[in-house]
Amino acid sequence: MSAITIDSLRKEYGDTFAVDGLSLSVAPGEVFGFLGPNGAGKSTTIDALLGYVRPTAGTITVLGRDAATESRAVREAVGVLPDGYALYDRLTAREHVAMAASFRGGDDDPEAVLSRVGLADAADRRAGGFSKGMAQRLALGMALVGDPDVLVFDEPSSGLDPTGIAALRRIVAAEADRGTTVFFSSHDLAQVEATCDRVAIVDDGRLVALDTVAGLRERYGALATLSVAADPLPDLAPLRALEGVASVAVDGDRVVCRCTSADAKVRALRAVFDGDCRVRDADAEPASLEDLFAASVGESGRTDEADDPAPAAAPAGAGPYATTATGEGE
Ligand SMILES: Nc1ncnc2c1ncn2[C@@H]1O[C@H](COP(=O)(O)OP(=O)(O)OP(=O)(O)O)[C@@H](O)[C@H]1O
Repeated sequence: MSAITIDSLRKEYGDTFAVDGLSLSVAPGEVFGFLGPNGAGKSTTIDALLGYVRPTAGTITVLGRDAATESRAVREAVGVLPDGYALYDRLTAREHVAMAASFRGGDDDPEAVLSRVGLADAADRRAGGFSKGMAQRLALGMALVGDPDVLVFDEPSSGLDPTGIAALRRIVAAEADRGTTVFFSSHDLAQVEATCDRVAIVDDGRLVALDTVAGLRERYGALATLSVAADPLPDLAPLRALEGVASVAVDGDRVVCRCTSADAKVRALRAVFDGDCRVRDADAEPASLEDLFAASVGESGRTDEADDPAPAAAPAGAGPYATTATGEGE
């Protein structure tokens, strides 16, 4: 049985299709990255997964429970780090963790949870005085309470400094090691590349790619970048004419070719050598997840830079498990 199954999910807001026929499943123990440009439908999908948003059509099952009709049970079973959570200003970090433990019926030691997220020294400080990154760390700690089998993180790196990002990576790796399913949306592609078994890329509410990062590289023709330092710089026109060379640009004293295959890389390098210039250095790098993201979103036919307004923030005092959702669930 899958840990999470999304089947033909659709969510309409008036004329807007926030999610438009999304289907995917996440295996138990899998670390699954859920990516897409702004307004692609990630938060709406996560809100539907937690039963905060009622789908227009389709279903989501989490650990065998229907997210729409059994949302309370789903929320109790899943550790959530929502986008747009609200903490209680007057409660301390320790009290927040204790509250999360009582919600889940767990007996976690608040000290241990807070030290895991790097907040041991702030255990008795009120959350109202926390910086954005400290609040994010606290919300992460609360999601981990009770060792849930499924963790759902919406933009978990938001507000975190490099130490916080490294801690988040370690936590995701440790959770994966103990068999937890981790489903997270993120714009931090380095984090996704470092931690995810598979990634789904959505655009305009639709799935445009679903694979491992290695699989995506294969799908997009081993997209790779060749960077050659040459003196003088070669004539760019013959490079641009080469088969499999998608783009050619100059960066300082280097010519940078984006290639769609290993063969194209070799052809481009040979063409530089054949030109009337001295090659001083050459580097080739596999496509980054950022390149693959751009390629998949480009392939899906998107032409604009999405700039949709974000949905309304959670109302103040809506509690630590409030999301940007509309509260349509049970
Ligand atoms: N409550 C709502 N009412 C109307 N439209 C909404 C609502 N919630 C989301 N939308 C719209 O649905 C689309 C998907 O929004 P969503 O927040 O799910 O995207 P996202 O992928 O999470 O974006 P981001 O990366 O910016 O957080 C957007 O066009 C958004 O404006």
